[in-house]
Amino acid sequence: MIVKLFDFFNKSDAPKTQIMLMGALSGLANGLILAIINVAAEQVSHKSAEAKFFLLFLIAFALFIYTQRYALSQATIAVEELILQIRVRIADKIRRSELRFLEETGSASIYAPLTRDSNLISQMALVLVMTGQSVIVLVFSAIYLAWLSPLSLVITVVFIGSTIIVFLSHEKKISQELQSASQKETEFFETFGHILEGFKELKINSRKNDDVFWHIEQVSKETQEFKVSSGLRLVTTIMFSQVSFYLLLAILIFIIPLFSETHSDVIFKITAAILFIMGPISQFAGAIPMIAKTNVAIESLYQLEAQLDEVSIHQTEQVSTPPIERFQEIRLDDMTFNFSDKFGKILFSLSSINLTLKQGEMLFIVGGNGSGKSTLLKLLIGLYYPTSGSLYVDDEQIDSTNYQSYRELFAIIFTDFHLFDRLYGLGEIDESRLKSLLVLMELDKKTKYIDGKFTNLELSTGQKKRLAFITAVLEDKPIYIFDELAADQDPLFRKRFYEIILPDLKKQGKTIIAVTHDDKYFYTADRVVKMDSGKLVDYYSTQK
Ligand SMILES: Nc1ncnc2c1ncn2[C@@H]1O[C@H](COP(=O)(O)OP(=O)(O)OP(=O)(O)O)[C@@H](O)[C@H]1O
Repeated sequence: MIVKLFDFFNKSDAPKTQIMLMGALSGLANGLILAIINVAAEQVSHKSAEAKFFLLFLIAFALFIYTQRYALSQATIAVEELILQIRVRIADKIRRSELRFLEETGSASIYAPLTRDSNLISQMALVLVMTGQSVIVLVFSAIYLAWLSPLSLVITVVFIGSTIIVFLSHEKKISQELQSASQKETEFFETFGHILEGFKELKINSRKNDDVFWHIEQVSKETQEFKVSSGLRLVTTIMFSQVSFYLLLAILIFIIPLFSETHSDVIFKITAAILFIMGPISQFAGAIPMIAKTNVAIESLYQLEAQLDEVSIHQTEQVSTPPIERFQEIRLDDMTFNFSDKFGKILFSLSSINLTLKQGEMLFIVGGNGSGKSTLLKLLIGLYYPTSGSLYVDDEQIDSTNYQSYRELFAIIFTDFHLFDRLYGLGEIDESRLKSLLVLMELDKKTKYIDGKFTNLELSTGQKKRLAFITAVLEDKPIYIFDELAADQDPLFRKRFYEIILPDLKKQGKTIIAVTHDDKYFYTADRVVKMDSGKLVDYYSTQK
């Protein structure tokens, strides 16, 4: 398990050899202090302590402090650098991954490794250096013991070896339980999200509130059970190591002298040596829970990264082709798309989608709830890949080599859109245009754009949608898609939206697709199509 920590650390660009060397040197200095004290103590007992031992002690001590400080601080910097790299790498892989992957994984499973687990790993610098140091002290002490009394060394090795065996025999179970605890904790985060995101609903319904709370309590208890169980196993291994250590001392001091005459001569030195290594050993034993938890944390970060890599293997998209800026026609040719569960069972299908979108036209999409309108939009703009069928821009087929270039054609406001606090990706902002758009959308009294940021995003749902609309307009894309944008707007604005704003965009040469239920304004569209249980049909033919 410690191997995994070193393996993780090994990926750092830090001066690893120096850190290891300094760590080893600090262990060595620690050992030297042992030797000096032992020899000096002997001299004191013969009333002949020399100043040179004090000087040697000071030198070893100074070496210890310097090397220890170097190793610890550099290891801390290296570990934080590794965490930074992995966080940035994962964020980068997430932004390049697929929407389906994120929908299936869920945000809690992404947040947990990035926050909880990377915070745990942060503490590993200390563990690494201390472990390395303990090993050196142990090796040094072993050599010293062998020189003092080979028999004592053999007994010490047997005891330390048996402690390691006991630990290893528990290790697999401890790791499994810590992993289960970590998964349960992720479930806890998900459930806890219900309290925060569903606060309003829970506040007015105490039965619902109690029920959610009961669920959270259950998940917390299950998490606690795994944690307690792994914790108790760790306590057992720690206690075993402590007991075996004192047993070792007792054997060396009380039993061995009975069988070995020469042994009593060196018993004092052996005892001092054993007591000296007690520090590193108990430090190491104390670090075991940390090591075990850090290990699971590294594992879960790697797992998330592996999942993201798996997605990117299947997604052979090349993002280097320039954005498509113009088109005459976009054609969806016999496209299908399936939502499947984890067992591959199809939950919902869009089938035989044939749609030709002409440049400059205004297309309305209607259809009942769950009929597949939003799914169609995601398929159309390339957020979902078709299960079968083809997509063409004019005569060019869109495939993995130009999917990203294709997506750049669109500006879209989904029903569950995200409002960014800044106008990301727009570079230099035309402030007077932004101001006039804020006035047009009646938002100029609510928010301003100052120092590259909107001053206020605490807006009503309808106002947020209008702000999202402003952002979309500023993005100046050839195709605008609005998924039920007018749904939360007042009648006056709704009328303005269909009769003035959309026709204005059309006049500017923009192509518009709007998902809507406002049949009163269908006359403003060039064409109305309907989604019906995953199939696309002509709206007016269904009305006859
Ligand atoms: N991420 C998803 N995973 C699995 N099934 C999904 C997912 N998103 C949507 N669905 C299913 O696909 C079907 C179509 O959903 P979609 O959101 O496209 O409908 P819609 O026509 O936009 O509905 P509404 O008018 O209610 O917004 C629904 O039956 C829904 O349950």
